Amino acid sequence: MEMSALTRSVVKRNHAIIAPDGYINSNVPGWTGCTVNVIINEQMGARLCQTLITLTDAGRLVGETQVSQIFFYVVQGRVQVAVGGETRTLGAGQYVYIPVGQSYEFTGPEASTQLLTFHKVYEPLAGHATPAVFFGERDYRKAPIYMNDEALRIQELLPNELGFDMAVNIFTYGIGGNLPMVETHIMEHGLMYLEGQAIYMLDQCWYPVKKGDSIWMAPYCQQWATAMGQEPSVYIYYKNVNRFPTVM
Ligand SMILES: NC(=O)N[C@H](N)C(=O)O
Repeated sequence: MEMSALTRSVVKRNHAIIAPDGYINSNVPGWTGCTVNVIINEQMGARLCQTLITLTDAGRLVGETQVSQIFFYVVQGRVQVAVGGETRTLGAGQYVYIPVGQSYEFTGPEASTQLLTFHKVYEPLAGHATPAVFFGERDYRKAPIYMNDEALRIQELLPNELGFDMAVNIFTYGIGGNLPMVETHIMEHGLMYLEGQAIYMLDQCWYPVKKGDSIWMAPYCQQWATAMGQEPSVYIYYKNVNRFPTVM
């Protein structure tokens, strides 16, 4: 292992950059034969949890969702999942959304399979059914242009329906693409870069980021990004959606 006293990771009150160089394993009951890096969690002030699971070929994830729904995305490798009466093999770019109160089992992974997860406490909405298990895959053809800018494309991975209180999207910035404005909004984000490099501005701080890095943005954390280099920059991100803004 290369030794270093340097890191690109930062953890602030309303945002964080988590680079892989600082990962330390967490043991999660029921998830065996794997390392689990808890990248974003309520311990840092977030209302989502984001983890990266790296499986050995003996890896097995057995559990039942309780109050939190979980979205599993295969970053690399292949694994079998049994959930909701179905068994499927998921490869890179494929995913499954598991609603609350659902048992699941992931088995038979290729060595070094990586799964990214997003977890959120589900908020039911009167008159709308709790979502069912949902499978899908990354597909650039299903990524419409964002805000009339040909360089930006977003694929929504979950149905755009009020029953869902979280969205997971893949945002592709073509070479030279950048967010058209500084965004300032109530929605929170957790994200991981799947490809390329970028410069991200978070609350007036500027960060170089690249494939493998994760970012947490609290509500109202100001955000802007531009792709860098000679390849597109792509991230998968979580966003809370579709619920009434609360006042205590
Ligand atoms: N930082 C971001 O990628 N924000 C997105 N445009 C979003 O809020 O969906």
